Amino acid sequence: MDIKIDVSWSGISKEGIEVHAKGVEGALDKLWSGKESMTGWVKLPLETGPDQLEELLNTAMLIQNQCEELIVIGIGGSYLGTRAAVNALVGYDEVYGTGVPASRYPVIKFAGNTMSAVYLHKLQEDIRTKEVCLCVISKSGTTVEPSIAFAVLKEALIEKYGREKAAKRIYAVTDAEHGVLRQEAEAEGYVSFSVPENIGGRYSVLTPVGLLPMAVAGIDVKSMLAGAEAMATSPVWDLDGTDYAAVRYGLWQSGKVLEIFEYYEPQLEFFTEWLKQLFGESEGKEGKGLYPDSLRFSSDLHSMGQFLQEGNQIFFETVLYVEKPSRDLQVPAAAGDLLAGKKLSQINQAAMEGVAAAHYAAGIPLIKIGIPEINAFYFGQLIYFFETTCAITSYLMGINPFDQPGVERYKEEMKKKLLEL
Ligand SMILES: O=P(O)(O)OC[C@H]1O[C@](O)(CO)[C@@H](O)[C@@H]1O
Repeated sequence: MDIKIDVSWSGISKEGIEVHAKGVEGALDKLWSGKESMTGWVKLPLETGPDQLEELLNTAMLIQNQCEELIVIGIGGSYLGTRAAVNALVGYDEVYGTGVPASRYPVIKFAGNTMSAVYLHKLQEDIRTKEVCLCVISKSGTTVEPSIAFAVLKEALIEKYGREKAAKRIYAVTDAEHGVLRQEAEAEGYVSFSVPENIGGRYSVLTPVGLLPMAVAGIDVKSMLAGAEAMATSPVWDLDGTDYAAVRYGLWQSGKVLEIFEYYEPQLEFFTEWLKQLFGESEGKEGKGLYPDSLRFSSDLHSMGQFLQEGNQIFFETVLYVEKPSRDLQVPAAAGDLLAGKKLSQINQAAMEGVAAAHYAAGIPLIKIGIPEINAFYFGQLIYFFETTCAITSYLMGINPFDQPGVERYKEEMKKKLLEL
């Protein structure tokens, strides 16, 4: 079974979708041609061999035996995929993919995505009081936020263990040849992995960038890659899969400027953060693109529900719903006649259908993406599905989905300010 895509409430007709069929086909051909730069992610799930995986899994096991906490240092594409997977998959099953009890896996914490001294102080304290390893991830090796966090936490690690032993607790994922992090990894003898040159940060989650820390957390990365491979080769691309890309493009052409990803399971919270970077950095260029945002239901229904129903309709909604949640619960009698005895999954489903019906009646375009279950396999499918969709829509918009020239602007200004300090 694959994830399901339902565009029947999108307001774009079959004919409206058909108009873009040639463009979509051309985009898919371009992606699979192997000739476009930065498209290494397209065949990645099919090309990741058992040897590569074995090395990664062995390292993950080494880290599991070394520490009770792994601090993953990175920002943007170098951390959001792992955070999304950890948030979605860790802690919801008795045992993970390997059948090993959950308590055996190190806790994963994240650093290098803010410049909060308060937070770094807490992590320094963790290093002083617990067995900790660091996994520093930066393709360029020069990004300011992770560079600061790495310097601070490495110092704490060296203070505790001494330089030589600290180096055995530091793992690096960076460019194969370039950058200061690669140089340092070689000089200090960190165990390290490479980010393939032809894969950019936001498309790198299924490389060691995501797979190494996920494997440490006990996530079944083989199953995740299998899910991505199943999606890469799925007939869904001949059926409804590409419809979503065409519909997004059609809605953008009709004047919509905002796509809101909505979810009813908090496990998907960081997945939508990952989606925001994927779509925002890929499409937001040349005055074009759909601004990606996310809402968590039910919470946000009670804060943003009014705007959605009756406010300025500059947006459309993409609902991510889970058919079979990891756990369920029967509502006790004390909740009253309307709710008592019903399962939370049923009530959540009723909320999802009720909200969709009310919004559809108000003329809001709505797309539904059904996820059979939240597990590593479907997580892999989702990653691959959205990466491909994003690339197709970007091509339809006439945008290169694989660069991010605009991000450099603020970095230059910030550098000027830093020189003044
Ligand atoms: O892995 P790096 O080079 O530290 O970059 C992290 C992130 O920063 C960006 O370059 C934007 O600043 C993203 O594209 C990337 O995912």
